[in-house]
Amino acid sequence: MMKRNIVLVGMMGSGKSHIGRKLAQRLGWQFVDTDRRIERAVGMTIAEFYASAGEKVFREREINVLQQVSRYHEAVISFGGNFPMNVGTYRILHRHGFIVALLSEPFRVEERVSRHIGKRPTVDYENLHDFVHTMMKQWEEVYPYCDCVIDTTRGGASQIVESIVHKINERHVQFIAREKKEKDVK
Ligand SMILES: Nc1ncnc2c1ncn2[C@@H]1O[C@H](COP(=O)(O)OP(=O)(O)OP(=O)(O)O)[C@@H](O)[C@H]1O
Ligand SMILES: O=C(O)C1=C[C@@H](O)[C@@H](O)[C@H](O)C1
Ligand SMILES: [Mg+2]
Repeated sequence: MMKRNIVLVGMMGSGKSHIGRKLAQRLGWQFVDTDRRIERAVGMTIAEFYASAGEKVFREREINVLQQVSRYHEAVISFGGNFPMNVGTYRILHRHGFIVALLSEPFRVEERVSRHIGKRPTVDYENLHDFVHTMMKQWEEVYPYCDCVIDTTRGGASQIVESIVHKINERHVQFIAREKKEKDVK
């Protein structure tokens, strides 16, 4: 299987940003976090942008970033926790990306998401337990379309990174190299 990049999807708090950054370091690749890219583009946090622009515009921005980065070579791309994984977006991601879904048990998601109350605009922090269980159910429909699913409940980041590298090697996934440019655009 020949691909260009590795894409991390999954529920909020599953560790896409945290693990994605470390995976990129491990591989010597560029790291793209769609949330951070949107924040830089709009000059405000995801929560502020979501509150001021609304869900529709926010999702349009995410699709826009998807179209920008889905063709990147040797990149680890971490998507937002509510990224609309539908047939259309899946097709774009799957064309060039090895799609890794991260998941964690509810208690771990609740613990992580509670670390930064207010950061995630759609999280119901008052009913976090129910919110997380609903989110988990929604993501269950996506996993069959992913190339692999990694449980990030336990184990340090480096162990999780190595388990992703192992999956890639055992599937004999090869990645098209990026032409080294003078200055990489992040
Ligand atoms: N394996 C891990 N070990 C320790 N801390 C972790 C681990 N994974 C994630 N975290 C921590 O949990 C919090 C949430 O992780 P992270 O931001 O990576 O989640 P995410 O999946 O990117 O969430 P979102 O979808 O909202 O962007 C962060 O504070 C992060 O540092
Ligand atoms: O609350 C939400 O829906 C979101 C929270 C952010 O952390 C992002 O993960 C995501 O883009 C959307
Ligand atoms: Mg993230």
